Amino acid sequence: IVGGTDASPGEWPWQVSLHVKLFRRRHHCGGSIISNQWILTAAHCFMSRQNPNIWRVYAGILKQSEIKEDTPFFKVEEIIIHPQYTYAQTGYDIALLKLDKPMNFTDLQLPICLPSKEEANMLYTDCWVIGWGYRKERGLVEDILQKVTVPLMSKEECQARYRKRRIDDNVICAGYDEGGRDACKGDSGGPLSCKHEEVWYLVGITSWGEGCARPRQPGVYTKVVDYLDWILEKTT
Ligand SMILES: COC(=O)Nc1ccc(-c2nc(CNC(=O)CCc3cc(Cl)ccc3N3C=NNN3)[nH]c2Cl)cc1
Repeated sequence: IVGGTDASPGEWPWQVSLHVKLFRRRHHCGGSIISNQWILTAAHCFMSRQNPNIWRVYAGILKQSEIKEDTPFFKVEEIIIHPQYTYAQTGYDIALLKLDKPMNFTDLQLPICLPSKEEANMLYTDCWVIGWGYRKERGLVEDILQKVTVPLMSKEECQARYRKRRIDDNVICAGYDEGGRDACKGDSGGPLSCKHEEVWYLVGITSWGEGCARPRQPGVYTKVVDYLDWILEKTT
């Protein structure tokens, strides 16, 4: 996260850290708890790593340094990648992880609400992107979870910023024309969370952008409300 601040314990209880258990155990992507057995994240996190057995889901943590050999984690029983996904810039950057057993909810690990179809065109005004990603393009994964508020923008404005690309209907863009605040490497898969009438909704999944926090290069997020049918089909 560029231009953000430290999150507090329990502020974003739906945020998880996806680790790959390979040569080096490291944070790979973010994700969001949407029920006691399902995590919603980005499809691009799993390219060349679709074996569920190498993944570890850490929930209820604020700092990466809390993760040690004996820190409990959830195993992944199944990875479901959207069938139309090819790569982030062409959309469908969404995936579901089924945990091997249901988690107990605590103050530090709770689900976030999926948006409702009736509110598909809602203009949310209190949206935050969070993650342990870099603070700048050439950076390092952060220890303490970071948060930054970003304004949503219209599809037309986003297309105007990304003239060389076709901005897919099923994405939502967010960012500042002056740059300075954005997601960055290591934040992908995590939530774009928006608060509306005291309830938090999972409006987007951090997907891609041209660099981090550059002027007129907003972040591009998978628009979760457009995948509600797919999510319900796979998780019920
Ligand atoms: C010790 O452990 C580690 O070092 N782990 C670790 C884990 C993951 C990665 C990593 N993850 C990615 C996937 N992309 C993203 O995360 C954000 C994409 C993105 C989204 C928005 Cl909305 C806006 C901008 C950008 N954007 C563009 N340019 N940069 N960011 N790339 C790399 Cl590299 C690097 C290191």
